[in-house]
Parts: sequence; C-alpha cells; structure tokens
Amino acid sequence: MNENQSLMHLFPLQRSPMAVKMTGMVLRQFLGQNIDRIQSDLADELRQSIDQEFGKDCHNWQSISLLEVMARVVLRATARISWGFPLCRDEPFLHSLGRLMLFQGGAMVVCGQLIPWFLQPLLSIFLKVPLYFARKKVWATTTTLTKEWLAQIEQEEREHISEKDSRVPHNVVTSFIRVSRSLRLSQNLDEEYLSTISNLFVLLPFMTTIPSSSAALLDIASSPPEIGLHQQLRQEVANILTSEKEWSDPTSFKKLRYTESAIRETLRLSPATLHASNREVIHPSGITLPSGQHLPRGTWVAASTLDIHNDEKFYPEAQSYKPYRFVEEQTNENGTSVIEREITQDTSESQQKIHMVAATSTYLPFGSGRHACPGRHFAVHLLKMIIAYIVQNYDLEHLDERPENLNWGEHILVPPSATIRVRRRMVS
Ligand code: HEM
Repeated sequence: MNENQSLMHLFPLQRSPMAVKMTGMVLRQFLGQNIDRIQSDLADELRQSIDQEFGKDCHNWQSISLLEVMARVVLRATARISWGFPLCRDEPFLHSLGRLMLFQGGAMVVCGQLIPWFLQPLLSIFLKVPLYFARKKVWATTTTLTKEWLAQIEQEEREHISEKDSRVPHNVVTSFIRVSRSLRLSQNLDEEYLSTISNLFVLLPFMTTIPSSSAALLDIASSPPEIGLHQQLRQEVANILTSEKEWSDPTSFKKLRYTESAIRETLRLSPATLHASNREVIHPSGITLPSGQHLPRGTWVAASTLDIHNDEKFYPEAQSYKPYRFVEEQTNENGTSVIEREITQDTSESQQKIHMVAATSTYLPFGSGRHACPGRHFAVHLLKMIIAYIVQNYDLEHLDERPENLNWGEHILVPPSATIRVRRRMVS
C-alpha cells in the first residue's frame, strides 16, 4: 500500500486523470483493436531475443539466469513495440533503459517500504534525483524521436493524409501522440509530456512481465515429470502454431488453452504483488465494513492476494501447482465454469483478438474491480508467445525442487539466483 502512495510522489503524472484516460485509449487501440498490426514485429523480436539469450547449441545444456535473461527479452520486445528499429537493437540504449527500469522499481520499493508515509513527499526528492539522471539518458534519445514523429503527424494532418496511409511508424509512442491529438490536448502536446507518459506506460507495466515469465518457466521446469507438462504444451503449440501465418495472427494464441492455464496457475501461486486492489477510502465520513469496523477517510485497504489464492474453498489442493487446473475448470459438467462466465461478463469488446482474462474477486493477480489491470489481456498474450516459443524450440532440464519465491517490498519474485538449464531442440 505504501508503494502505491510512493508512486504519487515519484511519478505524479501517473495518477492524473488525463494520463489515465490516454493510457486506457492507447491500450484499447494499440494493444487491443490494432494488435494485428504489431503481432509480426512482436513475434520477430521475441524469437530473435530468445534465440540470442538461450543460444542455438543443440548438443550442450546451457545454464541461464532467469530474471536477467527474461529482463533482456522483455526489454527488447518493449523497445520494439514502443520505438521500433533501430532503437530496439541498440545496445547502449537498451542498457540505459534496463537501468531506468531497475531504478524505477527500486525507487518505488525504497520509498514505499523504508520511508514513513509522512516523510515521503520530502525524502522522495533523494530518489527523484538519481531517477532524473537515469531518465535523462533514455529521454535524450526518445524525446528527439517523439518530437520528430509529432512534427510528421502534424504535417500529415495538414495534408489530410489518413493514419492508414501514414509514413509515420505505428508504435506505442506514435499512438500516444495520435490519442493526445484526438483529444485536442494542445497544452499537453509537447514532447516532454508525451515522453513522460509513454515512458510510464512502457516501463512500469512491463516490469511485471519479467517476474511472471520467469516464474512460469521455473514452474514448467520443476513440474512433476509424470504430468508431462512440457510435452503437453509442446504438442499444443505444434498443433496450433503450425506456420508463420499463425504466429502473425494474434487470434491463434487464443487457442493455446493448456499454455494459458499453466500461465494462470503460475500467476495464482506467484502473483507479481502481495496485495491486490490497493484503495484509499475517500468518502469524507469514511466507510463502515459489514463487520462493523469503521475506516476513516485516508485509510488504505487491500486484499491479500496469496490468502485468497491459497484458500481451499476457491482452489482445491490450493498449495499445489496444477497447471491444467483452469482447462479442467472450463470443461466441467455443463461446459462452462465460473471463470468462463465471468470472462463473458467482463468482455465489453467481444471482437477482441486476444483472449480476455477475467479479473474476479477470487483470481487477483491483476487486481479487481474498476481499476483492475487494463493491460492483463495483452500481458497474458505476451506471456503465451514467450512460453510457446520456448517450449517449441528448447528442452528445459527438469528441476527436482523449485526455488522458493522471495518478497521484495510488495513484490513477489523468483530468487535472483534462480537458473534453469536449456538446450536447443534439434531440427530434423
Ligand atoms: C504479468 C503482467 C502484469 C501484471 C501481473 C499486472 C498487474 C497489475 C495489478 C495488480 C494492477 C493493480 C490493479 C488494481 O489496483 O486492482 C495493475 C494495474 C495496471 N496495469 Fe498491470 N499488470 C501486468 C501487465 C501490464 C501491462 C502489459 C500493461 C500495459 C501495457 C499494464 C497496465 C496497467 C495499468 C495502466 C494499470 C493501472 C490501472 C488503474 O489504475 O486504473 N499492466 N496491473
């Protein structure tokens, strides 16, 4: 909860109503309705970066440090859809971006966990200074690009060139520019504002994808051999992603039911954060809970994700990793399950090209309610692409014991020392 408050001091823009509105629009348009425009790029970047990190040696096992490697894979994918070529392959830029990610995450934890709330407005200045320098390095490049794209979009508007015929690249940053222009935010249209807002959009959410993908791989590698998880996932991928055409079509990934179930199970046992739906009581006279307890205005409340995820009422054998759990739930007696029904209710845009992921009161990795993570559908899509490519192309050496997760402030992480051994599959 403290970390949530620290966000306001470290990144004041994040909670501004305009930033929230723009972020929602970019998410819907860029990562929702128009996801097929970036699908091929995303697939290409993920495959190239995974090959580079996991190696192409078909004869020897290679040990990889999970968090480090997944950070580089996710960073490149993020850079590809945010700024495109050549920045997504530019090593010094990626290095600065990685440092910024680490600083932002670290600053949130330090500010939220170590500084008492009443001193945060004052002491957060000491974190803002190194953050400023880390950001400056990244922005030196991205602000110039943003300025260039903004000028080009303005020029095309004057020439009545439609977005479809535009020569400006289609990416996260240009989507923010277009959204802000459609809202006629003349006062906010400078490149500094646009860089700040797209930087938050890009870096904060993608940080959660790194621990989640690492945890999913660790779970697969340490799953009991008798359930044949790796084989099951590999077979599913082989049946569905048969050619480049399927990889370039986001809807193909909706059919990966076993892969999705394994990912959901990982997020159940290893959610990115300890608490879901941190909320501040804002009613002037506070609220009174059904138990009679009164919470005055300004109190922060949250649900304990792990307590709910480990409750036998909701998840039989809750402590066990059961990667097929959600497939089984979807195919119960009447063919629909609680999760399926809630997904349907949750789906306002039935035309979605990627699977809708329910955020219910018993499944909380993405929070719940009005402010549940709006990026969850894309996040699970991205995780599916990562896992699908790895199980299809690499053997993972079985781990007898899964290393326990660590808590880092509010966050749940696989241990930084966690490694798995991988070997490229021989192509016949
Ligand atoms: C596995 C990856 C991810 C996890 C585990 C995750 C988890 C969460 C959680 C727990 C929240 C708080 C929800 C609440 O308060 O009820 C949240 C909020 C948010 N997430 Fe994610 N997230 C992920 C990926 C993403 C991605 C990829 C994006 C965007 C591209 C994104 C965008 C957001 C935004 C904008 C919010 C704030 C929503 C609001 O305050 O209304 N997230 N996320």
